[in-house]
Amino acid sequence: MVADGDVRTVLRGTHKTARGDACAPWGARKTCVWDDLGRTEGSDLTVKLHYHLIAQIISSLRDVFVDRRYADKVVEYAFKRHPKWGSRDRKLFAEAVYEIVRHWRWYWYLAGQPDAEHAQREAITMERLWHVWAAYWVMAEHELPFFDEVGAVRRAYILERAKADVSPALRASIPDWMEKRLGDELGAAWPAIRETLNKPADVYLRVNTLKTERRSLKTRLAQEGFITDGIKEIPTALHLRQRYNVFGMAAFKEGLFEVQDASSQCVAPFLQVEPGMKVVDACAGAGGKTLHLGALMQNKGKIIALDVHDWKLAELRKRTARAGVDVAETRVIEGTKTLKRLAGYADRLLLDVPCSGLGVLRRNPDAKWKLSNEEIDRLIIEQQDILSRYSALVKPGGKMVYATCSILPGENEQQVQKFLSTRGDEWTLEEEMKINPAETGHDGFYAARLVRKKEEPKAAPAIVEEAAVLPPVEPEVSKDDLPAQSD
Ligand SMILES: C[S@@+](CC[C@H](N)C(=O)[O-])C[C@H]1O[C@@H](n2cnc3c(N)ncnc32)[C@H](O)[C@@H]1O
Repeated sequence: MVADGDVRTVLRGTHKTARGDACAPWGARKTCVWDDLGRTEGSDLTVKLHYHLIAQIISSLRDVFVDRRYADKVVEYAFKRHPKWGSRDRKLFAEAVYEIVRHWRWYWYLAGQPDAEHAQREAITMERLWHVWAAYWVMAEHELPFFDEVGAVRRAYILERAKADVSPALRASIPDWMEKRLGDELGAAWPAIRETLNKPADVYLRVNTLKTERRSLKTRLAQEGFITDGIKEIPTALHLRQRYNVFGMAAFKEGLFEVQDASSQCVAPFLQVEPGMKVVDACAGAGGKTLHLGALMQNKGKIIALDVHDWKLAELRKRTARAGVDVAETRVIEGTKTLKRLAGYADRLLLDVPCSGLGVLRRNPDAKWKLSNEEIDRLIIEQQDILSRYSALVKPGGKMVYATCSILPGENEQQVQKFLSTRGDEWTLEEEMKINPAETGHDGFYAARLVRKKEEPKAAPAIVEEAAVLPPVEPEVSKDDLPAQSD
């Protein structure tokens, strides 16, 4: 008996080979036909395992591990290259690439290859990539197909290796340096977080409250066949029960929702914006949080979205147009002038700083193989620099949120404490939010809200004759430098 949803497959209508494997009955070496157990022949659940599909998986893995490309871009590229793939082929392809990237070190080991070589580009040959895929396929409880490239692979060998007693880092496919750093910084909390971060992420939608509300969107999506569930604690979030191509949905094109993890949806509300405020989103990127801020401000006030990359801000502009956010203006940061012009401008400042992304490894598993201790150290210096320099944008009495999608205390609370150790006379920590993926099932996030002290009321100057002849004090920022919207 096989439970519904069981991923095991058996071959049907095929020739058996001497190994007990099977190939296509028509003798074509390149295609094997598989059917889920318990499904009737010819049902729409039949999966065709085409040679070219697996060859594309191998080639895409090469792109990720040898050419160092991002896994999501590689998957996107393959989909564009094969427009005729049906949804089943796309699913099989994407699942294989992401699962192998996620568990790379483990499958590499199961394939009988030296652990020490898993991260060495020159050691990652096409032959070895086929064997890694074979290990993944066997562990997913599939029979190996009769392709020459995996002809030498023995199922029993892989299953036997899977029983070996290996280090937790190898078993969980975490690089040793990362295991040590996270273990040292998170202590007893790390093993549970490690386990959670190795699972595929669910898809969450953020309801665009400028255009609809949660109940209406849920009903609309259900009518179109997409079932969602509300998240009690997060009023804007809908959890998608199954993976769909959400970007193709009419409701998405109408700007009724954005795709945004439940944790990420907690950041903009944490900034406590109100309609009419002047807000700066200083590391706005493609604007996930800018859009949310615009909705919370009910499209009243002003948001200045900054980033060092104009191409990201171009994407933000497209998204604001779709979402109907009218209050956001983009500015690319070029030198120190952009910031100086905004000194003391903001009621609220969001610093969603560049970070290691260790809280979102479920979404970007390739970060495990691209990050390094040195890169994290460099990011920590950059984050402190942003926190210290950009805080000048907040007006006295205003607030800023420092946020990361990292779980490392060194990028989070320690950064805030370091900032306060030199700026504590001017800033106070109002609240911290730490989202632990193991406790919530959502991405790991950190946010701290700090308040800039109000200016002390100046003592009335003693009226003396000379005061009338003192020259006027030059303002640090001239009126021309002030942003247009401050008028
Ligand atoms: C975590 S991402 C922001 C994600 C974005 N807020 C969102 O919700 O979609 C960090 C962003 O900071 C930008 N960045 C990097 N260095 C920066 C700097 N010195 N000043 C401002 N932005 C910077 C990066 O280009 C990137 O888009």
